[in-house]
Amino acid sequence: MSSLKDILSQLKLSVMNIPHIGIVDIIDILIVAYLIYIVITWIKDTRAWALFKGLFVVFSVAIIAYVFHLNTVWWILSNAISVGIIAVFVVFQPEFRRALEQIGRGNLFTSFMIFEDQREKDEAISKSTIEAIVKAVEHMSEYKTGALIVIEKDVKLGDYERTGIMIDAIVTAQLLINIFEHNTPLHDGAVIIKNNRISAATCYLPLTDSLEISKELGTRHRAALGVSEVSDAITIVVSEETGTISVTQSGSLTRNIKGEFIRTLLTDAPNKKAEKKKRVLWKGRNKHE
Ligand SMILES: Nc1ncnc2c1ncn2[C@@H]1O[C@H](COP(=O)(O)OP(=O)(O)OP(=O)(O)O)[C@@H](O)[C@H]1O
Repeated sequence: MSSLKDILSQLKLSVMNIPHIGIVDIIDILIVAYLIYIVITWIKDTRAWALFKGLFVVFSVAIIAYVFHLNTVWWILSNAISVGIIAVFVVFQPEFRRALEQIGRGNLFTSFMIFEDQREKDEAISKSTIEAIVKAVEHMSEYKTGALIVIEKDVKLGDYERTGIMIDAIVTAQLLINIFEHNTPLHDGAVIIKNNRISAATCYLPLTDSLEISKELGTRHRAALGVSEVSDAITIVVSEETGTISVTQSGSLTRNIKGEFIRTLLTDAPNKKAEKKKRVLWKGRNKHE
């Protein structure tokens, strides 16, 4: 109770002592706000987003612990945060380096502005996208065309998209088949599908270092398993050697599957935002009943 009183009296004091705000201060605040906005939108497209949300929770708990004098919690969190900040710079060193390089080339702000308009809402995988993927995968399996297709869900794959060539096209079976056609410029690497569009091709994915994966499987399957370990994406692989279809999700690989398996898997895999939207609609319906 006394803490609340302290806060209120401090608030009163700070309200009474508001310094004069000039035009320079307003410009200063606007620049900082804009920079924070850019950094947050940039982080949203990288794998650092989940970590950023985790940090936000830790900071919030630390502030609550500080305000309400929860000394032990505050001591643990304040120490963890100081070590954690150094750890963040070590773990995300490649992302920071890339951002600095982009600033150096003057790309960060311009690319941010260009792509802002194109940013789409997170959507569930549509029926036509599922059918196009199934058709293409079955065809490539029959003709033993090697393929690697990653379907993004809630964890953003911007880091991996940037390693490839941007496409941004509607998902059709013909386009997927064409991309993976031997001896064409786009056939190497992975295709990333997000928001029902083929966003990029020739993407380089992280390879798993799991020892459990069969020795007869090469880097295409290792890359599929690797991306499933660092994200919630669903990845489909067609083997060039045998034509067999496999799928990876949450760090596990399922081999020798058929098109119907992919259809069921993708139909049952709406992302969190789509689920939320569905729940809101459902609530609305209940209200009207
Ligand atoms: N890190 C990676 N990210 C994306 N694609 C990759 C990666 N590494 C390899 N590939 C793709 O996999 C192909 C090589 O496949 P490789 O023969 O080594 O794998 P595999 O698992 O045995 O598959 P297959 O049964 O089709 O031969 C490359 O040409 C490239 O297209």
